[in-house]
Amino acid sequence: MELIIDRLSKQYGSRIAVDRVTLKLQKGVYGLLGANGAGKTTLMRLICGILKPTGGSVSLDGEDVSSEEYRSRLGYLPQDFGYYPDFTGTDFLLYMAALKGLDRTQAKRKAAELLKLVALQDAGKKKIKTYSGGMKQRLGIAQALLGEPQLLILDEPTAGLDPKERVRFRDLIAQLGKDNIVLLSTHIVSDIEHIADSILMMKNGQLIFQGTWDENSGDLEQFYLEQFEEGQDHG
Ligand SMILES: Nc1ncnc2c1ncn2[C@@H]1O[C@H](COP(=O)(O)OP(=O)(O)OP(=O)(O)O)[C@@H](O)[C@H]1O
Repeated sequence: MELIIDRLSKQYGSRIAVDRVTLKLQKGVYGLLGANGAGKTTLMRLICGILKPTGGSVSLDGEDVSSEEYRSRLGYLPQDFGYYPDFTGTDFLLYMAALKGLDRTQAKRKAAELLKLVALQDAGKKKIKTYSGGMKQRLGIAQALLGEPQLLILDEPTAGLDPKERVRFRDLIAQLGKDNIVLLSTHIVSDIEHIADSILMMKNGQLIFQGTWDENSGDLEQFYLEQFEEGQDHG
């Protein structure tokens, strides 16, 4: 399985949000780091086919991002997830499953399974408006997993998770990364340095580092800070 991103660009007026990003991703967990405004969300939206690029292309095993096949293999957790406060967690997952085209019986089984996976089985019948931030985030992760996506795009998935939830999340991502491509963004180094097999770093729309990071590579936080020392990104 291979996701190929080729000279992908997105321009808003005179601002280049994503600037000729070229990447090849195989199975594994990729941590996308960058300051606010670096272009992480724009890049992820391009990979999800929500935004049309100004230039370049995205394909998964030769299927273009605009194809039905590509969409059916994709799971996405957006940064600002629009929840339905009066829905219960279960209803929400059933609704999202219907949008993804799962049949009702399949959806019911899958919803229960996913609620358990993100430790929300006891909250499935409660309305989302009663959920904590971390619970909402876990529900967001569950909906991204509907339909068993092989390409999982998670925009700041650890936002709002408490330390215990982070550990659980880390285990879940490690598990998913064994058979799938998982790309997750954050601006916090500690969120990903122990989860990601590979680090991607963005600055001003460009990819400024890609590769593995281990104990021998030095301090990732230090390296990250150095990259942003000569002037911040404009938000
Ligand atoms: N719809 C838009 N119209 C104009 N400019 C935009 C639009 N969306 C993003 N931008 C600009 O593109 C750049 C990249 O934004 P993007 O949201 O991708 O960054 P980010 O790394 O995800 O930051 P954050 O962590 O704050 O979400 C920013 O300068 C932003 O102002």
